Amino acid sequence: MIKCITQKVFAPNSNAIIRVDFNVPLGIDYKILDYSRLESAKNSINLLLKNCKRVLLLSHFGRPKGKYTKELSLANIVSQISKYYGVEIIFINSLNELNDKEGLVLLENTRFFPEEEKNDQYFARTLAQHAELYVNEAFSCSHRAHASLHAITNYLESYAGTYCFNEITALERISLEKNKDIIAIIGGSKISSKIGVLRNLFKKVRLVAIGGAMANTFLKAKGIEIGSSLYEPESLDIASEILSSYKILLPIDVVCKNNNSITIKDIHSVEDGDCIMDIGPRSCIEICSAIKNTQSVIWNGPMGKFEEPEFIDGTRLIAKFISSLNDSIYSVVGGGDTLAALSLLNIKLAFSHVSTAGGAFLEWMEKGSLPCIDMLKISKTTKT
Ligand SMILES: Nc1ncnc2c1ncn2[C@@H]1O[C@H](COP(=O)(O)OP(=O)(O)OP(=O)(O)O)[C@@H](O)[C@H]1O
Ligand SMILES: O=C(O)[C@H](O)COP(=O)(O)O
Repeated sequence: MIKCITQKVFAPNSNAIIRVDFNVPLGIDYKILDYSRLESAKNSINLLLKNCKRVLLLSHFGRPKGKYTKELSLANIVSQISKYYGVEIIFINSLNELNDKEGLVLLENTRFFPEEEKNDQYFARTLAQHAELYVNEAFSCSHRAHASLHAITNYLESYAGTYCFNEITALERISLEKNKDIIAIIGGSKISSKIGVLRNLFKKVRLVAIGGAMANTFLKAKGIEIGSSLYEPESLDIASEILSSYKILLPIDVVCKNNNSITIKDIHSVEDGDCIMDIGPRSCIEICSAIKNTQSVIWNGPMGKFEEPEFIDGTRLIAKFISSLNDSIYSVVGGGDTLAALSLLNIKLAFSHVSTAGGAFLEWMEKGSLPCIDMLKISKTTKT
């Protein structure tokens, strides 16, 4: 059984390690655009700070492939994180700088260390030597068997953070094995990283509605003109295969940008030079009609290029509609950019559960668990 950190009886002067996900969307001058992931780790960090001498924060940022990359350094955002939590954070580049530091300490991007993504046991043990307990508050990365999430649990008493624990409970409730009356709405742009999971998802839900740049690949695979819209050529074959096997809802109208003009077009009227930037109003109505008749909805990925205000309407309409049904359907919404889009909308919305995870959320939907969550089940706390 997974234990939540709230169940821990702390020994005096303990040192803790907490794996968080500070892989947050950034704007100009490294400005953090969405604080949801920071907010989700707040309770666990405060609990640890109250009970431990030192709390070492571990996080990755971006995909530096084991090499120092200035733009992906956590040093760029540490002062914003510190301000948000209202606590001083000591930033260290390597564990050699840890010495006997106390309070809240943040180690540089774990993915600058090549051992991290190799799930290297020696690296994990070295990290573990600096604490007596470990907390996973990074559900959104728990599909990655990396040293700071996976191997480390072999060496420390391990717990789920409070938010991570709530994520697990909420997603277990929507377990696809038991309840098939689910509609999945999938958008965003990370086609290649999501399409494998999607392939399995199709078998487990009643209907999948696709928007965002993700839809463009499917439209293209169907032979529909998408002009110069973003799509993924290497995913065309798998898109065709899915289209021949499963029923999916694709946009019937879209918002196109062509030079400086923005036009809503029927999907069959998109021309050379048009760039599909959002789903259109008729597509939104079609998705909403489908949602109205279901028990559960899962949503990952914005419906359009929401960062440009002209293309946030599809995401807004879907969000407002799901939120309006909050008393009658079970809704789980997840994804880094999805949450960033929702916070840009600046309206009060209600969902059954908001997950800070994107890829991890989809992988959970596919497999019913995640490798690093499974490690919490067999960690030292439950062995003894
Ligand atoms: N039609 C489109 N054209 C170009 N970009 C698009 C379009 N629709 C969506 N996007 C972009 O997709 C990005 C979000 O995709 P992504 O797959 O990262 O979603 P996500 O919800 O963050 O999931 P994850 O948490 O897995 O990252 C946004 O930057 C958005 O601008
Ligand atoms: O943003 C995410 O989904 C998580 O931080 C995981 O990042 P990754 O896809 O680079 O592993």
